[in-house]
Parts: sequence; C-alpha cells; structure tokens
Amino acid sequence: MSAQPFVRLKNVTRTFDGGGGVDNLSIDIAKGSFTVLLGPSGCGKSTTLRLIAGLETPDRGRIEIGGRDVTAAGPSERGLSMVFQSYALFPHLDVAENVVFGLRVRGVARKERDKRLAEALALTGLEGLGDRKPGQLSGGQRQRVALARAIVADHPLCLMDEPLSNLDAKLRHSVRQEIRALQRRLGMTVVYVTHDQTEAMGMADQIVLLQKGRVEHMGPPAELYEQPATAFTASFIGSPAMTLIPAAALPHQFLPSSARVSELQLGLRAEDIELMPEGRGPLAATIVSSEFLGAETYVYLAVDGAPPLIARLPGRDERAAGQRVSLGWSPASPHWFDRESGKRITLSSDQTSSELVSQPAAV
Ligand SMILES: Nc1ncnc2c1ncn2[C@@H]1O[C@H](COP(=O)(O)OP(=O)(O)OP(=O)(O)O)[C@@H](O)[C@H]1O
Repeated sequence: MSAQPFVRLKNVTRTFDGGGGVDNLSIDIAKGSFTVLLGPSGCGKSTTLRLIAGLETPDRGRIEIGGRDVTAAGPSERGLSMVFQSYALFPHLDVAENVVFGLRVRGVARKERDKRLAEALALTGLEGLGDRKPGQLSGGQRQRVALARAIVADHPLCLMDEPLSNLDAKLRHSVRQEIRALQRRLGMTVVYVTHDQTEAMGMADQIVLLQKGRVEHMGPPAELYEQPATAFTASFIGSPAMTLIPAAALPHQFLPSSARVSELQLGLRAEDIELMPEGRGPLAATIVSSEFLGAETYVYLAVDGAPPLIARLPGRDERAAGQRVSLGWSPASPHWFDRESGKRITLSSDQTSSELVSQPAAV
C-alpha cells in the first residue's frame, strides 16, 4: 500500500439508538485498489460504505478521500459513484437516459454525454440496448446499466453494495469477473460490500473482515486464509470452514510443548487433514460419508471426543462409510488460537510436537 491512502477512515464510530453501527474503524484504501468489506449480516458493512459515501455522518472520527477531509461533506462533494443491489434505475427512462442521467443533472454538454455513453455501453457490453426500458432487460443487463452509469460519471471512487446479490449463481460469477476487469482497466478505486467470502476471495486486493462493527482482520485474501488473525477469521474464510478443536480433546503428546492446554484451540483446514490407518495419528475417527466431486472427495468424519470435520482429499477416495481411521496433519498446517480471545497464537517450531508429522500411508 502506498504511503498516502486514497480513502482513509480514522477511528470512525457511528452508533444507532437500537444498537449496531460501527465502532472505532480505521481503514486505509490504496488508489486503484479493489477493497471488499466482508462479514456476516449486521456486522456494519453497509454502514461503513454509507459513511464513505456521506449518506451517514460519523459520531466520532475522520474520513478522508484523496487526501481531503470529507467528514462533514455531502455525497455530491465527495467525487464518487455508487452501485446498489437494487440497481436503482428509473423504470420510465430508457437505458441511455438512465446511464447519462447524472451527467445531464451536472450540466455536461450533449456531445460529451454521447461520447461517454457510447464508451460506457461498449465497456459493459450493452451496445444496441440503449433504447430499451429497464423492464425489458435481464437482471444481469440491468446491473450492467447500473455499472455503466457509475463508469460514465468518471469519478475516481466507486462504491458497490452487494451489486450481484439479485443475480443467479452462474451470472454472478461472470459479472464478477467483468466488474474486476473493468475496475483494472479504468484504474478505479472500488469499495465493494458482500457477505459472500468466495466473492471476496476472488475479487479483492484487500479484504476488510468486520464482526460486530469492528475490524476482525484486514489484509490480502491469501493472508486471511493462510494466517488468520482470529478464530472468527479462520472459520469465516474458506469453504468448507476450518474446524476448531479444543486442545483438551487431543492426546497430550500431540500438543505444543508450551501448552496451557485448556486455553488453546486447534484450527484445521479440510485440505490439511490426512487419513491414516487406525491408531497411527492424533485423532481417531469414523467415516460418516463421502462426496466425490470430480477433482476431489469430501470425507465427512465423526471424531472421537471432538467436533465432526471434513477432510478434502485429491481425486477419488474409495474408503467406505463406517471405516475407522486416524487423522493426521503436517506440523506446518495447524493454526492455534487462544480459546478466550480467539486471537492467533504463533508457536515457535520447538513448541510444536514433531510427532504431529503425519505418516503417509494408505488405509
Ligand atoms: N439507520 C439505522 N438505524 C438504526 N440501526 C441501524 C441503521 N443502519 C444500520 N443499523 C444497525 O447497524 C447494524 C449494522 O447494519 P449494516 O446495515 O451496516 O450491516 P450489514 O453488515 O451491511 O448487514 P447486511 O449484510 O444484513 O446488509 C445492524 O445491527 C443494523 O440494524
């Protein structure tokens, strides 16, 4: 990230009478980057976006855009465009009129309007549809009109609030790639809200994961996946979710040597789990069922004295339901968290038991 962020929230708090809102948020967003605000319903994503847009005013803190303090500035003074889940198109205006509506209001001359309209329609694949009404378009096309309207405004910052949630899964995937390609091509700074971690992982340069109005973890997608700062981050990012196992459920010899066992929990990703012959690894389990998905197999396991988990094995796995197995993992793969605070605990290599090394073997 460059020294001077393009958007900066500094200790921003906005609370509501009935509870909720955001609490002491500090977020830096680099120019030309794609930042995703991610988190479960009610965590404060839309409130954060609305604060950046100027549709909400902070109780405390400061918001800067392009190095300028905009904390008290109205939405139209901030130089940004917005794309909403609902598209927010005028039903009685055709596509072209919808796209250039804002330019008309701003008094941009007709020749310039027409030029930008043609460019925006071409960029969003809407050529030839300029005279259709929104009611004559598919959901994907309507969302492209909303995108074209944001592009035509030619603002350096674009805010998007769950723009794909009205589209079916297949269309969501292709429009998501279109949005990312457009953002790169135009060099726009985008702040994008979603509750879908796959969307966030696939699109973001930076993810801001929120929980209960606070930043849980902020960083590139790979960092959230590989080095989650908290147990919440670990279980929110990735599918299937990481399994968290109380350390007390593990045999003593498989625990870190420093262990204050009752205070630790172990996080295991499905792809880090290996199945071994019974009696060989730290955890005993029974295969409940398997799902063959082509490139991989999900094996559902009931674990003795610990929560159930899913192992994700490459290719096809022939083991049958009911079979007893041992579970192992490489010493590099487990994540340790403090049970109380949920914070990640980094153990030095001599604190991890060498016996955690799994012994490769077919069952
Ligand atoms: N104008 C408001 N008045 C009162 N409470 C509000 C208002 N706006 C948001 N809240 C509350 O603040 C919290 C965060 O809301 P917000 O809409 O930012 O969440 P979100 O993460 O975008 O959720 P979702 O994914 O469900 O849209 C919620 O508890 C919500 O009820």
